[in-house]
Amino acid sequence: MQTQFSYAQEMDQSDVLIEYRNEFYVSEKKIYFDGNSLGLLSKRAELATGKILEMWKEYAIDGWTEGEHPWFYLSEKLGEMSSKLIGAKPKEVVITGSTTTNLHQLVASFYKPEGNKTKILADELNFPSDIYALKSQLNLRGLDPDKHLVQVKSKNGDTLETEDIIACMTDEIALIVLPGVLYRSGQILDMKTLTEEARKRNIIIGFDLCHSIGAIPHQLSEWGVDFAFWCTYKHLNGGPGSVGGLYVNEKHFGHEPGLAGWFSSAKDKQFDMEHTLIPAESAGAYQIGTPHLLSAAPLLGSLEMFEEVGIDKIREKSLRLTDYLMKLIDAELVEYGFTIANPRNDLSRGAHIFLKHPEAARICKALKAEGVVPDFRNPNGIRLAPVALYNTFSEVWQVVQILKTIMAEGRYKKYENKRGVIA
Ligand SMILES: Cc1ncc(COP(=O)(O)O)c(C=O)c1O
Ligand SMILES: Nc1ccccc1C(=O)C[C@H](N)C(=O)O
Repeated sequence: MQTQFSYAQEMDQSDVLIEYRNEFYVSEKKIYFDGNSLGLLSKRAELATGKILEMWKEYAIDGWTEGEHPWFYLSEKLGEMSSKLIGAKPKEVVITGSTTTNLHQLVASFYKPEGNKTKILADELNFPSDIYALKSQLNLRGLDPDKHLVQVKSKNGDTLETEDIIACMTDEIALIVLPGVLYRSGQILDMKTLTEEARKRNIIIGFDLCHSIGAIPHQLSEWGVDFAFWCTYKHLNGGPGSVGGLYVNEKHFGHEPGLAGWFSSAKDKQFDMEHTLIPAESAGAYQIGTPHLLSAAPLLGSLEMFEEVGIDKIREKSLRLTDYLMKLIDAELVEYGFTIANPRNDLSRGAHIFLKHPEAARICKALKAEGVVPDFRNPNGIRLAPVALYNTFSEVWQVVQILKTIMAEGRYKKYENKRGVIA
């Protein structure tokens, strides 16, 4: 194992994405390893936001149909720009809503309990918001979540086994909602196999791609995934609260969404103002009301970079970054009681490393004080996300050295081992 700094520097010199670091507002005083929670601002995103504001200034109401990026079509355009990231057809994707509201929309649309087939299958490791949404959807239908929500159990508390998920796909399951990449351990679920198995059993399946879009490649159309939803403020760098996204397989086009609104309309019919909805023949039908243009604007700039680079190059560098990070942790930090709790192999490792340690909360505080931005996940997890578009191998090396010093000198001990408000 090469533990010298010069090795990291060599890797940076041969990094084909190094130029993209300059596209972002990277603070030279900090090492930002939290792009899987909130991605950094890019100059192109800033510029694109300015352009949308300029359009408002110049065109006012006519901005809906005039100018460089007519607002009436922007959600669809951004959907098209995102489609390659998930292996979908342009019409199968739209930028709208948020992760949680899109999940509500998709469950309202695709959950059709009938006879014995009434249950929703999820897992016990998913982000809480998804579980809250699923429970509330069951409550709205007068079904008891304790009976109708099945959550696949994890054997080790960090990852899920494909066979365990398949074993839960019984005749009683009507709908499956799972993450593409788990938010804590960063495990990639085998979306292809799970979709095949769900389809054999005639179960609708959808994935939460919050931690996978912009981080790993997907082939949703080819796999036959029914629907997916995600946020755009993590790996896609759309900014705090940027508009989310959803995918619906084209075989489901032409139906009314569960939660309809006038933006669900076919574009040419929308302004007929009829009281009978004619839904768009695209994922656009799952929109509800007027798009949040100012929160979608940064994506025009940031998605352009993803189109330019392509997800394969991003994934390739990301795997090298996380591999290097794990090797340095193995070499330098064994004696300090860390456990690497993410999957190690390339097929099931997402874009962040998940370290477990009983003192994780205060180790994160010490890291922040030393200029490293990780995130803490209750009760004992440290997530470290070196992002392919703007982080370097030198930063990975530095983070491990800083962590080593914090542990060797016990610097974390001056903090309380308790999470902050936003951990
Ligand atoms: C996997 C996952 N699902 C859902 C959410 C909630 O997303 P939002 O608050 O944008 O609805 C997040 C993060 O916030 C997440 O990581
Ligand atoms: N939306 C947020 C608002 C505030 C603080 C964090 C978030 C996150 O997105 C957390 C992220 N979903 C996670 O995987 O932990």
